[in-house]
Amino acid sequence: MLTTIEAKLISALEKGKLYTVDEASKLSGLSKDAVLKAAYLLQEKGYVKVHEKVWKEYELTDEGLKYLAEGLPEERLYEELTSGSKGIAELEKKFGKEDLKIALGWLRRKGAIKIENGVVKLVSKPEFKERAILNEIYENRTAEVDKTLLKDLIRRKLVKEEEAKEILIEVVSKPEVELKEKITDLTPELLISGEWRGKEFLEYDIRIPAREVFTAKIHPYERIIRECRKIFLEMGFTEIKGHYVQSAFWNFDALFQPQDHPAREMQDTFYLDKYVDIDEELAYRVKETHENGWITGSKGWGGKWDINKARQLVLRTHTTAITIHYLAMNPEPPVKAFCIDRVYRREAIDATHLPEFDQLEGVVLDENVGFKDLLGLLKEFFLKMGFEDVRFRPGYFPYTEPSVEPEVYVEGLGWIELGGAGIFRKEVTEPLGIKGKVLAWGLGIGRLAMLRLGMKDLRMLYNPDLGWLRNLPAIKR
Ligand SMILES: N[C@@H](Cc1ccccc1)C(=O)O
Repeated sequence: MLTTIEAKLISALEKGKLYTVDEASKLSGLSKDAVLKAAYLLQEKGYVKVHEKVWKEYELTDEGLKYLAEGLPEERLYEELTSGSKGIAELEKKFGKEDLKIALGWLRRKGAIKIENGVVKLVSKPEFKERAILNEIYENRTAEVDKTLLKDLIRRKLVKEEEAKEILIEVVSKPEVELKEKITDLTPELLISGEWRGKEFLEYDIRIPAREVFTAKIHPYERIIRECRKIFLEMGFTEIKGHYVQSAFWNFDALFQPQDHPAREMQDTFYLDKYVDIDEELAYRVKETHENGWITGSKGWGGKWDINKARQLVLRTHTTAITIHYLAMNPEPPVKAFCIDRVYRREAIDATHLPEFDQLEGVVLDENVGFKDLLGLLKEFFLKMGFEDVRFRPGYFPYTEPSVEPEVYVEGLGWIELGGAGIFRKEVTEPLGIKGKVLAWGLGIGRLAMLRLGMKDLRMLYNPDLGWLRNLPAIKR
């Protein structure tokens, strides 16, 4: 028994002839998708053969188009030399370094020139067939051209090779029995007229090839950021925001980061050529704490604390600058706040480092919280993000004691470090008037995204690679 679309298709086509999907669609009145579906169904039943024709097509790249219009560099150089030998320096001015290099290379390969003492001289007239080939391809994507020259043009990235595919449908036998139809779509008309009664309905066949449909969706990185945000909101945290530009005071000094700390150096931090005023009372307390511990009971770092260093603006190197400022403005417990945002460091760009990245920062200020609460909280967060194995290694940050580096276990990769955490030292909380204990952490979201999306290179996040983006599942793996 045939479905409606099968019946329509097979009765519209002649036996033994090849039809494109387009032609079959026109003849049968079916959509192209329906034609494909019907053709494969009919093939299963032995009435149709679906042929897949594959061939190569060629297309000029932007550079190829440019050369087609202007001539290839070697051709232009040849023209230039017909009026006499020329010096490399002079030619470089006319052609540009890159083009001249290409042109000289090809003329030499063709045995057309000699270079002596920086002077280029013609010795023979070569054949230039490349432009004619470019032109042929420009006019006909399937033109038959010289294979060796074509290979060169492809290697020179002047021509792009693409695989083209066409589906051809052939009816190999027509069913002898009268075509009985199955209903594919149950329409209101069928229901009202009652025509559906006694008819058969087509079952879905999920093996039939169909065109893929890609719907718009939110970028996977943004989805991960939103997921983190949701988890902390659900755990009762408040989201806070702050400026990208911060004083060194909030980015470093308030966090008891000594002024000669390597992270503060120009190679690591983007400094602005701008200075702001610091609240005098706060500056005094922080200065005393750095120099001698103030009234905190600490010995401080010793040496001299320079307010001018604290006044300079920086692109924040971590979102801890935002949480610490927020706590200084909201020093009474309880406080639960988090910040997901961009931070900046002077990193050389590679697969795992970018000068801009995002952190997920959080603090809990309360009277009765401790180290175990911090570990539990982070564990809970990672668990919700889909990481079941979490461990903590001892770490060091100038502003926390104890300090840990949380790690998650990823199959095939091992233990991966995801940031830092700890309890703010009294040298941080007391000068700012923060009352109680502060659990604090800062996690790199880029790393998290790499693990979740199975990326090997962080730069993928900023690469508009449609194939990759389309094929990423929209749900958590
Ligand atoms: N600011 C640290 C992370 C951290 C935050 C809070 C406490 C301890 C560590 C970093 O950027 O690596």
